[in-house]
Amino acid sequence: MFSRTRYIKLSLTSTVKLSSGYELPVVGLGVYQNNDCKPACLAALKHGYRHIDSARMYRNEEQVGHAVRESGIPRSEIFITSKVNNPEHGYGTALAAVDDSLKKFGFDYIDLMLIHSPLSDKARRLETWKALIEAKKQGKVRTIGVSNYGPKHLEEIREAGLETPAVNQVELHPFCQQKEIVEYCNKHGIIVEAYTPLIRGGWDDKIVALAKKYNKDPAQFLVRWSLQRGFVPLPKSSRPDRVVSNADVFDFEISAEDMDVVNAMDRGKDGAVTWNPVDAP
Ligand SMILES: NC(=O)C1=CN([C@@H]2O[C@H](COP(=O)(O)OP(=O)(O)OC[C@H]3O[C@@H](n4cnc5c(N)ncnc54)[C@H](OP(=O)(O)O)[C@@H]3O)[C@@H](O)[C@H]2O)C=CC1
Ligand SMILES: O=C(O)C(=O)[C@@H](O)[C@H](O)C(=O)CO
Repeated sequence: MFSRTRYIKLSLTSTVKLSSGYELPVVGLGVYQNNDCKPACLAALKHGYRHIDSARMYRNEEQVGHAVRESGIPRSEIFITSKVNNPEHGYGTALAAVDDSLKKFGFDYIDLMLIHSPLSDKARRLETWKALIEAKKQGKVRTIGVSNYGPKHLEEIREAGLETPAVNQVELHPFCQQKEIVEYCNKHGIIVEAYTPLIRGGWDDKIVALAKKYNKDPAQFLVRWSLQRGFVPLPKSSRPDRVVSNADVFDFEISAEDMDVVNAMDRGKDGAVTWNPVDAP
């Protein structure tokens, strides 16, 4: 978690330290449902973002790779995530997925590779995790983690005596605060990335009013709330203007009282607006 004094000094290039030793920029650009994501990525990189959240499922790793090269920013200064797709669970298939992503990006390493979701079964999840451990050993991936993992799935890894994921990426916004998962991750040193931090635009009048109080729009207010909670938000927009405005969140601070108001908006699992498969068997 960021301390009050630390987070007020945050900027787009601020990072959190991962258990792998690498640094994760505190805001990432999401590129789901953006096949032609090069313009958004270029706008983001130009504006100061240094973190892009892609996935094999999104079918835009090539575009991300082109944007990174065209940006002129050294590869070493940009943090790129991908995710092993659900049908690719298994040792050989996951290793092949990493190789294929490297080829698609045109990179010689991926910063963070996640298991996209627990949607297979315990045995295949563990084989997939072992494959990511091997890919890391081979230097193809720098940091490994999971996504949509509930405490049960994280415990499977711990009980198998395997390396702890550095990151768990889950749906996380005021209406779906994933309390148990966040508690587990904080206890075990797992950084929590917040996907769908803008509720896919489904904010309510209370959030609009709170944002107005700070002369911010609801998207900016939501990104700021996520940061102040110590999460790493991944706002998505295909529009370069919104990519820029969504990151204009470092010149204000939500008061402790208003944080409490938003923290009380949790609707638990009913508040989810995506697949949120954290209870998968
Ligand atoms: N691991 C996983 O299972 C998942 C991961 N993710 C990751 O998290 C990222 C973000 O989540 P996502 O589900 O895309 O949803 P977000 O909460 O980021 O919302 C994106 C939606 O909000 C719109 N939007 C963006 N900015 C604004 C704004 N300023 N004002 C009004 N509307 C706005 C976008 O439209 P427009 O593009 O037209 O601006 C889009 O429709 C994904 O792109 C992906 O990288 C997401 C879901 C699941
Ligand atoms: O964006 C992702 O990574 C996803 O897996 C999802 O968006 C997911 O498929 C979904 O939310 C469907 O509504």
